[in-house]
Amino acid sequence: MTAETTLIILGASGDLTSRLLLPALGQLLAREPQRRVKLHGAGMDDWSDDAWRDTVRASFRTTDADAAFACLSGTTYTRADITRADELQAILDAAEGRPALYFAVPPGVAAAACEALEHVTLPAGTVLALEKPFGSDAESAARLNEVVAGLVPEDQIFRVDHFLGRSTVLNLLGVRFANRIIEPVWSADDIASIEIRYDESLGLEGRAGYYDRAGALTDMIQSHLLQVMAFVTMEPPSSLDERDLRDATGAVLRATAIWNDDPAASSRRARYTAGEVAGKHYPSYVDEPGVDPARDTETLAEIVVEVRNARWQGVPITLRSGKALGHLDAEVIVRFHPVRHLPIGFTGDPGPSVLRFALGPDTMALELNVNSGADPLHLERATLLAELGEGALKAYAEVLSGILDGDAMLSVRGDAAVDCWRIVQPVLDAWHAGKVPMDEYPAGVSSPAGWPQR
Ligand SMILES: NC(=O)C1=CN([C@@H]2O[C@H](COP(=O)(O)OP(=O)(O)OC[C@H]3O[C@@H](n4cnc5c(N)ncnc54)[C@H](OP(=O)(O)O)[C@@H]3O)[C@@H](O)[C@H]2O)C=CC1
Ligand SMILES: O=C1O[C@H](COP(=O)(O)O)[C@@H](O)[C@H](O)[C@H]1O
Repeated sequence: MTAETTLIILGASGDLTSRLLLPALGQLLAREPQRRVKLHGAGMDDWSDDAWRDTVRASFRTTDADAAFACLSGTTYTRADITRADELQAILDAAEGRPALYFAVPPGVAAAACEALEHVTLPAGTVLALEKPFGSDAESAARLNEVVAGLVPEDQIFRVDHFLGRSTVLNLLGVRFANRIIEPVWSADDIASIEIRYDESLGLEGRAGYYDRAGALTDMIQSHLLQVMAFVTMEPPSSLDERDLRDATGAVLRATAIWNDDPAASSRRARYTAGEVAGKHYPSYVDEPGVDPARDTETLAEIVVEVRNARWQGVPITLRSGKALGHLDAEVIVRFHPVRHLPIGFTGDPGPSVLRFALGPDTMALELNVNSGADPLHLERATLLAELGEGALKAYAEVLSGILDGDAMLSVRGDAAVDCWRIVQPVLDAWHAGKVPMDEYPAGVSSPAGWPQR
């Protein structure tokens, strides 16, 4: 059976491939066995086809891994240095159907490989899937955009952000645009503030080689959280197709800047010291293997931005993410203004309404004030909770499904990738200039001392 697509994973022996991509492919094939996909792995390791097949089969952690594996139209492996044009050409020449090149390699290697592709003949319909971080600042991202734009059209370029494949993130669109009661209150007139938080209990987990150069701001806020923010704040698109949705995302990111243009006052950073998270001991970040203390890398970052348009002007939007915190605390929190006038006679004041979207386990909660208790005029908080469950496909399976279908709707467009760097650059500069202190927190607490607690 001829494959419709050959998925070529470059960086086949890496962490992303074994931990996320291959299990996601297994899940996708178990669910959609009619897909005709050939899988090819390429990397620096000297593996045989059989060794690669064993890795693939072991990584297909679906309920029926063998059945999912049987769906593949073939699985092969080549040892290759993907920064070399001749080695890339050989891989592409052997592909069946449409090749989809997935760069599961460090960002510098991906950029070098794209430059090598300028000297390769690409089969029609070739798809390029690039992981984050896309570039290391606005200039390098723009340069990488130019390189890839010279290779294939924009709708064949997938700048992967797996948060866009998360069901709760997609649910933001459903709740906003499919409910007549929401959109009329979705602006600065009714919303006082927005917070997007992704506090993780995981620490460095052996990823110093990448993370120590990135830090929390680049690892999470520059990419994932700004994309989530765009879904929360975009204007309603006329359709969910790739162009309309990404136009809306691009427009809102273009309107976004650091609050008051004051990066020193609108950002905080901190780094974990030794402590315990759920019974597991973590050394101080600076004592983790592979960390260079001279780099001054933060493991917790917070910035405040604003969207400068008629809908959102004046609403502070806080983006925060960190590692080795007490527990996973991942939410989009929309806080409404208080009512204009509370009729005299009510007692109790639970505060304004709040809408929360938890990013795992996925729930949505609307906190309202009600007076249904023993004292009929006493206001109390009531929460309407919806358990959303997981989407049918986990985030990376959703990403792969878009790549295999050639639907770029859930990937980051080039202009948005550059804008995300433009938004955070003033903060990076202020931190680099020492204008914002590096706070500390023992691993396991929920926030550094002196930061808002909850
Ligand atoms: N791991 C994760 O959880 C996530 C990773 N990402 C992104 O995915 C990308 C890959 O990350 P990750 O898997 O963690 O990194 P790893 O370092 O674990 O894997 C990178 C792979 O690329 C291979 N490689 C390096 N240079 C070349 C080359 N010239 N030719 C061929 N292969 C090469 C490496 O081979 P060798 O080891 O032999 O050098 C290794 O197999 C990064 O951009 C990262 O930011 C994104 C989200 C999550
Ligand atoms: O891309 C990344 O995301 C993960 C968090 O996402 P999750 O879906 O695995 O919860 C983060 O831990 C990692 O540092 C970052 O590179």
